[in-house]
Amino acid sequence: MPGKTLAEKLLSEKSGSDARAGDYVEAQIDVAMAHDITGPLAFQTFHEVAGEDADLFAPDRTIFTIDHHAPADGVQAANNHNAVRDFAAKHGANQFDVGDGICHAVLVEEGFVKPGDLVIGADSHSTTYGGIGAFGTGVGSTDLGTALATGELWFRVPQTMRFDVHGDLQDGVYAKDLILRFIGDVGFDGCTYKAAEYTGSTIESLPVHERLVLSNMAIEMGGKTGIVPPDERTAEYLERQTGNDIDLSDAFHSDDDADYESVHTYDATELAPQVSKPSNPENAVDVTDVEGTEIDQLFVGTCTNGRYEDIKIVADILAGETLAPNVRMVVVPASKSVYTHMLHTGVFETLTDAGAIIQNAGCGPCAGYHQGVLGDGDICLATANRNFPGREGSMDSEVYLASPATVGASALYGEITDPRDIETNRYDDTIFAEVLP
Ligand SMILES: CC(C)[C@H](C(=O)O)[C@@H](O)C(=O)O
Ligand code: SF4
Repeated sequence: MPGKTLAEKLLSEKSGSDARAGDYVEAQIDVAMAHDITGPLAFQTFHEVAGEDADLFAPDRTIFTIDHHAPADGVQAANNHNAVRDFAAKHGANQFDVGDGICHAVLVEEGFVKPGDLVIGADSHSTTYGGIGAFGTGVGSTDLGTALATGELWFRVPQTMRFDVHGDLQDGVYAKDLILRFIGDVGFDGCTYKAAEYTGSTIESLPVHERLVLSNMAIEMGGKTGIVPPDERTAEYLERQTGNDIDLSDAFHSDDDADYESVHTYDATELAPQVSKPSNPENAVDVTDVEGTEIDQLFVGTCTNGRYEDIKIVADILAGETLAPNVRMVVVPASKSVYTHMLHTGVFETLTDAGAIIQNAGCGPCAGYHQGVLGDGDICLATANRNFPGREGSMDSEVYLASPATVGASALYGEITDPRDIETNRYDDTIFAEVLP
């Protein structure tokens, strides 16, 4: 028998069986999450399956957030918020409210997830937790509602696609560019129901907030999960962010002779900044192919690129400058701690001085609900993860996806701009060492 992949080992441990790709297993869940959109339906299922007064499988490892329509943009959203608050209070679960931030940012920052965990979230970007060596995956509200009662869920053990990257990224090229290229190469369904595993010297040298970007967007190529093997960097990052001790002996790593479905090898030194054209993340091209495309709105935020380090890159580019006259910029920090840190470090002032609008932490206009929805004919360049038709508003609007550096550079000129070309190159890689409060 060949060795096992990280995903096979993790699901073997959680199911108490010798799990191999293709097997069906019943696995113990470590952490469960739902938010203001998916929570209320999950509560209904929980009540049907287990009864109104049943206990959660683990209240301390259950987290509910209010982040999608936050603050409430209508009565229905406000009622959903109250449903989340009531259910969490009644069952003793962790609950984060309006302004606390996006579920995926909160779960990592607050230390709910650790390497080796099996995490389900009623949100498709629950793959994010792979960035710290967990198996994170999105589930529907009904699956989540059932698992809240039982603490278990069935899984088909995924095959693993390995993305093996070597060499140094050029200045101005980031993890976002890597993942857009991977998605462009395998297609929006190229990794469907498979685990993506990101390996190689380039990945090993990526700071953890960048690894989270790779895992976050695994779902945009269909991935069941997307995992970076955890290492000392993972432990240091989590210990710094959360104050928790991290025991890497609880984590999993693929065997050298693991049976990968495929291995995709990349030379990082050759990668240009990438932009995904409307209206699919798989439409990734070199920034040079779309340079000069005029834009109306810039959106900096989301669970992909709304961390402090991302927003700081944009602020460093815009420091002392103003937005091009034809654009508006919406900045939405991923969490309250990012927001506070922006205030303390002057990033908030730099961005508002440049002409940006800064909103409360949350999902913002990412899924087109509120706080910066696009109108007919609007073209947006976003640090987000999705650009499907109508994603950020009108079916007649268009969204291009890129890294924070590309969005920052483009803000100066009002058109898509190669971040490697900005004359006043203000990149400051030391920000990767900064510690959040
Ligand atoms: C609303 C929610 C179910 C959805 C998701 O699961 O992805 C949202 O977060 C999104 O990004 O479109
Ligand atoms: S930021 Fe966007 S992609 Fe992420 S959870 Fe919110 S709506 Fe979904």
